[in-house]
Amino acid sequence: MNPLVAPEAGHRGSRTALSVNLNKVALLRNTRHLGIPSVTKAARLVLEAGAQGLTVHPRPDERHIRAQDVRDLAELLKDWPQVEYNIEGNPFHNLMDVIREIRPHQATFVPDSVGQFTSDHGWTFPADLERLAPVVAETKALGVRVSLFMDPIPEMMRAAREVGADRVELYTEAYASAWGTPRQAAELARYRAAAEAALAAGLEINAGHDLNRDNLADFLREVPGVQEVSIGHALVADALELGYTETIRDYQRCIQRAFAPR
Ligand SMILES: CC(=O)[C@@H](O)[C@H](O)COP(=O)(O)O
Ligand SMILES: NCC(=O)COP(=O)(O)O
Repeated sequence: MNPLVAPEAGHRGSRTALSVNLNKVALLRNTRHLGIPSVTKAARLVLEAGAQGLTVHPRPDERHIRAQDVRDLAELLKDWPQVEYNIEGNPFHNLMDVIREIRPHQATFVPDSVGQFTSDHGWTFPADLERLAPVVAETKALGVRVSLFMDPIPEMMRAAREVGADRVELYTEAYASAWGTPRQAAELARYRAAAEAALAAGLEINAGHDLNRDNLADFLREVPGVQEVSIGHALVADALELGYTETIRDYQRCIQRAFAPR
């Protein structure tokens, strides 16, 4: 796939790209042998509704996204050359084989254990530096952008850049669980500081985990330079009630609201 760049996304006054994570569509599909709901049909619907990217996290246990889904989506995206394909996972488990075969636009490295319930932490430096360097270099040599899943710790950002990453994905669970509580402002300040440190280190910024229609605009308003948000769990839950088209439009309205003058 050709590297894809959204040159203006994520800077003040312009838009952040929405990448839809399809894990939970596959999770429901996998509870029967009927092929419904279809992951590729969901992909087509969210793209027709205006999503700018697709994200999948093919875990080693294939509890949701399977190897064949990753291939099917790559095939589908041949008809959508402007759409970014983001594949997440642990490069020390199954991810590198997937990246070598598919060569998506972006690989997001996540330090999950095999069988982990869901992602719950980012990489740690200097501990992870030595082992990450060769897989980052190999991935970039394949023409795939590398993003590292990171907790919002400003001191970690320079090392993320030194290891060769192009981007960091800020793990947003701590913000999401603080949203609407007295802790919200302090959490946002933490993410803002991490984003500023990432930008100063020459990194681009993605964000994700437990983002939703309530908490998204506040995050993007306060945290500078977010190029892309990947959203799955809440978005697919919303789609069960609203349908994919209305759901994607509503998330795009949240993003627009974040960048609108107050
Ligand atoms: C890296 C990240 O935050 C997401 O990929 C999240 O881990 C979703 O994975 P599950 O859908 O398996 O919970
Ligand atoms: N990288 C985060 C992601 O893809 C989706 O996370 P979630 O919205 O399912 O929590």
